[in-house]
Amino acid sequence: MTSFREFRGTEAWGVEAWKAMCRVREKSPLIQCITNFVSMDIMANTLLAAGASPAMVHAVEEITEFTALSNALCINIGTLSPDWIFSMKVAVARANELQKPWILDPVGVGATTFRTEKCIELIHSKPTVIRGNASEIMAVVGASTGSTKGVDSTQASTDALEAAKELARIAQCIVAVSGAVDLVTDGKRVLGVSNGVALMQRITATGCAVTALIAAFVAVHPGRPLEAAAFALALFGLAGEIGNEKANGPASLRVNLLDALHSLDEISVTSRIRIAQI
Ligand SMILES: Nc1ncnc2c1ncn2[C@@H]1O[C@H](COP(=O)(O)OP(=O)(O)OP(=O)(O)O)[C@@H](O)[C@H]1O
Ligand SMILES: Cc1ncsc1CCO
Repeated sequence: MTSFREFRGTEAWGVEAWKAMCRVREKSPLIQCITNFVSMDIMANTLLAAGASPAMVHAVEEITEFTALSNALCINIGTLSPDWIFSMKVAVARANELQKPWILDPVGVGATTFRTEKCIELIHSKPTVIRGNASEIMAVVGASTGSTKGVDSTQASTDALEAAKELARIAQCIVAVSGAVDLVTDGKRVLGVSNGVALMQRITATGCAVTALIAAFVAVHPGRPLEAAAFALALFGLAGEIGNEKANGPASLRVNLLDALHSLDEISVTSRIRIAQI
């Protein structure tokens, strides 16, 4: 097993990540997001900066038509309420009926019974990818009940590796854990991504934003959700690194990260992406 401290990527992954980025820009997938109020702005701007097309559509009256138009669906339980849960379930059923990928962000799961129950119900409808921080992923599998502190993680992503693999096997989906090292697994294979800067945690909803970016990458890479999720995490992390070169704190990092994501070029991506099979 690769030691996390010795973590190094290979140029081959960088080349693949660049091709994936080009594909998102070329196809501009339409991503329907049913997400929390806090994340709507950064999520939509992240998708636009990457070349995808966002739509925050949650009224149940529109879902049957709109989910059919979308290339992928992003579901986020951050500011949950019963009527939104109903919309989420209708959208997920429609996405499954039309065999469109859907991605779940289990924000704050484990913090309350309502949130946990609704999250588990959604997972029963077979998401393509679940992306959470370490506490969230551990809470979902019950590996660490009570360790979720609001919506932020109290655990390192590496602590959640076994929980992520177990969840991927039980839910038969890809599980991504964000953190200093992002981990992506199908229950057997594990990809690690070490791009990013710690200051990204001090901007609200960067995790939500990268989940939507995963949806965009999965949408244009059918049959390759494991790699697509790793590419999205790596490119978002790289945009954070490049943005951080000009930033003075979280507010300017937010702006510079979006600028960097929009301007990612072949040389930076092929030389600076750090993905490795673990
Ligand atoms: N210590 C770190 N070093 C580098 N990158 C990090 C670090 N922690 C988080 N990140 C990056 O920040 C982004 C958000 O991940 P994080 O785990 O903070 O999500 P989250 O807790 O779900 O966030 P939110 O709930 O605010 O949306 C990811 O791209 C992740 O790779
Ligand atoms: C702060 C916050 N509260 C509910 S959702 C959210 C955005 C980060 O997940």
